[in-house]
Amino acid sequence: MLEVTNLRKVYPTGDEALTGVSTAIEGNEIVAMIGPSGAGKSTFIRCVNKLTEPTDGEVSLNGTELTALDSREMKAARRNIGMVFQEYNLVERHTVMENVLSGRLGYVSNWAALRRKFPQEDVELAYDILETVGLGGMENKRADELSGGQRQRVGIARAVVQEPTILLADEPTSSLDPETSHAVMELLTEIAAERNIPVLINIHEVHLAVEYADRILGLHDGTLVFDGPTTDLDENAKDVIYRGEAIAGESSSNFVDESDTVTDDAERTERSAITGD
Ligand SMILES: Nc1ncnc2c1ncn2[C@@H]1O[C@H](COP(=O)(O)OP(=O)(O)OP(=O)(O)O)[C@@H](O)[C@H]1O
Repeated sequence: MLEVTNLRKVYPTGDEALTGVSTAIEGNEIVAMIGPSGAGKSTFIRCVNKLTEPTDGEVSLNGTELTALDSREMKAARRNIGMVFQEYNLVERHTVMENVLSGRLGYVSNWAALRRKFPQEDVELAYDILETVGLGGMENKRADELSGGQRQRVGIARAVVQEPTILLADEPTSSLDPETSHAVMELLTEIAAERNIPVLINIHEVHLAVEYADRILGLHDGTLVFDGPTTDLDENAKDVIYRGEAIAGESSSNFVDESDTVTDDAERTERSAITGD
């Protein structure tokens, strides 16, 4: 289970990208994080796996507090977090197999990693996963010979070969055409069910979120304003997420009360006084 408590991020520029977000993700649910451009969706995912250092708050994965780990411990913990990126992040001149096996780098010794030597069972696992993502037989193709959809499948295979306990996908369909976007969302859904892991997907196409997600997290200006089942994402909820205001008089139990999640300034000042930060 991923547990996020009062996650806050202020960039050195002074931009407060997350104001204190709390949520939990577990089981094999597909959770879509939606919100307008600049709402903090990417920052949230990057703070969860500490590609970006959070300013405040806690992130725990299966009981391990990631926010308390040093960089060496975090490197080991990252094996549990599969990442799928918008721009795939493949090594273009490497083969499909080399790209997928790079997902196992965290499991082999530095010596083996340097020489890209992987145990036979890792290679077999990679073959199996390539079949699952529909790329069986393409292991020797170079990444730069693939279509966008195929590249994203390699990106997903690389994340899955890690045998993660959660998948995080940051705008995985943004660079893809509509048909391929559906195929990628279907694939992520199948992986969650087959491997029994949750998947958190940042996505700006609301119709894809509605079609594939079990649950929606709605961010507005760095604040989590909606957390509920996809079936509850009505026009009013969309207004709150995208415009920051509800239709007059309307409310919902899924609207998140800011006072529950945001550490207020007084409390923060008090804590700083105690910790000396
Ligand atoms: N490296 C950075 N340095 C300073 N400010 C940043 C940085 N990255 C993001 N921001 C700011 O933080 C806020 C949230 O950005 P973020 O990229 O997380 O939003 P987003 O919801 O993912 O947007 P989009 O849908 O456009 O990708 C924005 O105001 C953005 O300008």
